[in-house]
Amino acid sequence: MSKEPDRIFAQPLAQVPDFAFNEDVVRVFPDMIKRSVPGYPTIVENLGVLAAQFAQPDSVLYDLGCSLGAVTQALRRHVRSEGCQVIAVDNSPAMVERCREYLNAQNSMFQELLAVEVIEGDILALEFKPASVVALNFTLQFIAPDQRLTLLARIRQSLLPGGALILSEKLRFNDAEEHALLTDLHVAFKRANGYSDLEIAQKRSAIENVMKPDSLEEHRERLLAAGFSKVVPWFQCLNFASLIALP
Ligand SMILES: Nc1ncnc2c1ncn2[C@@H]1O[C@H](C[S@+](CC[C@H]([NH3+])C(=O)[O-])CC(=O)[O-])[C@@H](O)[C@H]1O
Ligand SMILES: O=C(O)C(=O)Cc1ccccc1
Repeated sequence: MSKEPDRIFAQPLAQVPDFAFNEDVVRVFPDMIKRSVPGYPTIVENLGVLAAQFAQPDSVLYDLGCSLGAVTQALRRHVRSEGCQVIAVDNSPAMVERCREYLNAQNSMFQELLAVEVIEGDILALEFKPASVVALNFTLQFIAPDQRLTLLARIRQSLLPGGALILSEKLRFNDAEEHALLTDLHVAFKRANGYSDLEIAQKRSAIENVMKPDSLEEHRERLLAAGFSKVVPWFQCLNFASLIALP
């Protein structure tokens, strides 16, 4: 993994452009996500452990919005069911190119890894195969809000009995005091990880038009509307959470 530190927003910018998953972001992404998302390493590692409980033989495991394939790597390390295949999808060409390199490196380091296919494409246009595990690890928040229910309903339709969707997201809170407290604590987390106030402010304005978090209540209601029968939060660190949704 690239060890390059994230300095993307370190210098004052006359105008902060909308955040994009381009080559510059790809180069620093492992550092950026670890220093920006509280609990990220714990979520990724345990997502593999959880997935192993839901994986069904001869089925597909999807990693939607795979970025550099951190979740795919965890799935390949933990899932032991026969005949499973991971399909990792991302619409950023720069992410997909680097993701393929990292997965090739994983192939040469471990034996008996699950087969993997990396697709460069839009998850909204994907023809889903019967799946036992679908991971949306911090991806749904980048999908246009009016497309989210349709996507979740299509995922629900593709899920096999005994399978699960694992959905991780940044959260918004309906209670203003709770929202302000957890937002402040997230800023403190970023500061403790070496980001300056300027970096924090410029990143905030870069993501505000492209990343639209929902509340836990909105997630639960939409998942039920999409046909899921049960929604179980399994992790929360500050304003970042991960849910298990059962078909
Ligand atoms: N419509 C779309 N179709 C496909 N990919 C998309 C789409 N929209 C956004 N993406 C992709 O979703 C990813 C979101 S990052 C996921 C982290 C990863 N899951 C991880 O566990 O490391 C989250 C973050 O950076 O906060 C990016 O790679 C986008 O290109
Ligand atoms: O940095 C933030 O404030 C976030 O909310 C998380 C994030 C992480 C990586 C890319 C975009 C957003």
